[in-house]
Amino acid sequence: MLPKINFTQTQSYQYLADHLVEISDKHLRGLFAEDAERFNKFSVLFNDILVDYSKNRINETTMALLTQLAKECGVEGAIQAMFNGEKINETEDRAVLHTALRNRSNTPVIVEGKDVMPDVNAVLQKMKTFSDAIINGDWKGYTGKAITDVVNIGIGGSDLGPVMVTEALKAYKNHLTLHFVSNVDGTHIAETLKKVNPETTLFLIASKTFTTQETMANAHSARNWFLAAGAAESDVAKHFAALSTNAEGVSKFGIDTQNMFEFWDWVGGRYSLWSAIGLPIALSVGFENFEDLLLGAHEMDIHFRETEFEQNIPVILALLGVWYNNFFEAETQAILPYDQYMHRFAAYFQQGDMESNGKYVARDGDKVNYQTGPVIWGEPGTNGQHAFYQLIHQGTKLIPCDFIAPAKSHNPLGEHHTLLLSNFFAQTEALMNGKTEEEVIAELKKEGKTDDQIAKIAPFKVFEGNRPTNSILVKQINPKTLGALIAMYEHKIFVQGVIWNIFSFDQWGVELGKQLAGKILPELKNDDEITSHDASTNGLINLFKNWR
Ligand SMILES: O=P(O)(O)OC[C@H]1O[C@@H](O)[C@@H](O)[C@@H](O)[C@@H]1O
Repeated sequence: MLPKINFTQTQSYQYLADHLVEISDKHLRGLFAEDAERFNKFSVLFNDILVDYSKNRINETTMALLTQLAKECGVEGAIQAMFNGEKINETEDRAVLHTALRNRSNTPVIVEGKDVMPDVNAVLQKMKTFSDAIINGDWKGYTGKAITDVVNIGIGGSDLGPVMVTEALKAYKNHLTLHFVSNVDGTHIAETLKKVNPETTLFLIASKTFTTQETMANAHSARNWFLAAGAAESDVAKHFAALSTNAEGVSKFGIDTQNMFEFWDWVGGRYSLWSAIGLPIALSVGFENFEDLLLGAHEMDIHFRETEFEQNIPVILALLGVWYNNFFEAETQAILPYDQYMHRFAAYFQQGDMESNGKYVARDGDKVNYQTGPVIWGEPGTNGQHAFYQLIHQGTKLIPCDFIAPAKSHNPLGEHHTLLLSNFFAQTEALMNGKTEEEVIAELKKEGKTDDQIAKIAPFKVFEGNRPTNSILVKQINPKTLGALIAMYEHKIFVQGVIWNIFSFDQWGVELGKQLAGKILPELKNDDEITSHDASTNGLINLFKNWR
């Protein structure tokens, strides 16, 4: 059980509220000038990942108070409760054990009196055997040909993780071509099927519940397409596998449970890439690389579980997020990877973070009286620089940003990586320092501008700076470091949920739309005029019926 504490009632919260006044007056430039040790004090090196959080609007007092806040909110106990398999997902009465899926130490993890590790390891072994056979061509399709293409059909947590990781690890890819179909818009499956050959395609139907409307619709269309191409019902077993917790649903669909890769209700959808849901990753980069991904995450788990808060990366990142969200009233948080392969990383954590912490009901059932999860967004640098960074630099909103970059590129082409990294370093420096009016004037003078011209243009060229960033420098994006980075953000989200006193592992907020779509669906199946909704919904449905 997690504690039910309103963090705004804690002593440290009151101290932080007072301390905010003091920090608000300080500029990051001054904080750096004051303290030559600032970088050393406010950065943590973990294996091949350096997290530099010194360019934040904090000093030692801030961090001490934030750490105290985490303690007062029971974060220490919550961490142990999660790892120990307590049912901390209370509204669904479930344990939360994605950490068991990557428990490479193989120590027992007990859920309801039973060690889950033998089952976890058995599925991993099955994934290894299967992915090896597909990759080396031993597994043959219905006409005796090896598999060349894999189509993963899933949505949300059964799509975003494998998409993000297979993209991020493209440098490790083998000959198989991976496709991902998620949207119920028929365009998604139709366009994908145009690219593949039924004789050499493997479909993975990925759904924890095996009831998700989009996934079932796409899976049925894929199956119909496969049979229409001349394959027999008995050939389905060679071309369809299921990644699910629902054996009954899987066999009802017509997939042999031999071809089912199981996971369990204690794996949340958005935390499931470590489970059988990760099969497309193993297929794309090989099982050994998948194991390295698990290992990287496991090492971060150990760091998170065992390190004191002052040096604990996920805890530090979570506390900084709380600092901006609840004291500076920042509404969003940007994730900006300077790595083209990581182009889906922010999208992945939109689900990870926003589905976990986008909640206004506290753990005691009451409405919260403070802000919870931020809006997560981001695009890779340097593209974002030419699109939305204007607002980050000179807009009226405070946007804390995580900058992530690898020191080594997988494509060391000419000067590209040096150019990329010069931008990575320059951006956080610019956001921190800004540019003063004096600097702008001096620059314009140097350009030979007249006093009149300078007076006119100078205000627009001033940058306040003092905009907070974290810099996450990674030696190289490889399976291990990527695993660690993902686990780092997962735990950050968890810590924030504990502090905000919400349940981070349910997602009731996605249900209402699903229910209403289910109600409207039959109304769209005829041409009758609709009057059962509000005027807007009626009007829209009736025009749609007219136009279709
Ligand atoms: O994996 P399935 O069960 O198809 O769910 C797919 C997704 O559905 C959504 O409605 C959410 O609940 C997500 O958390 C989940 O990842």
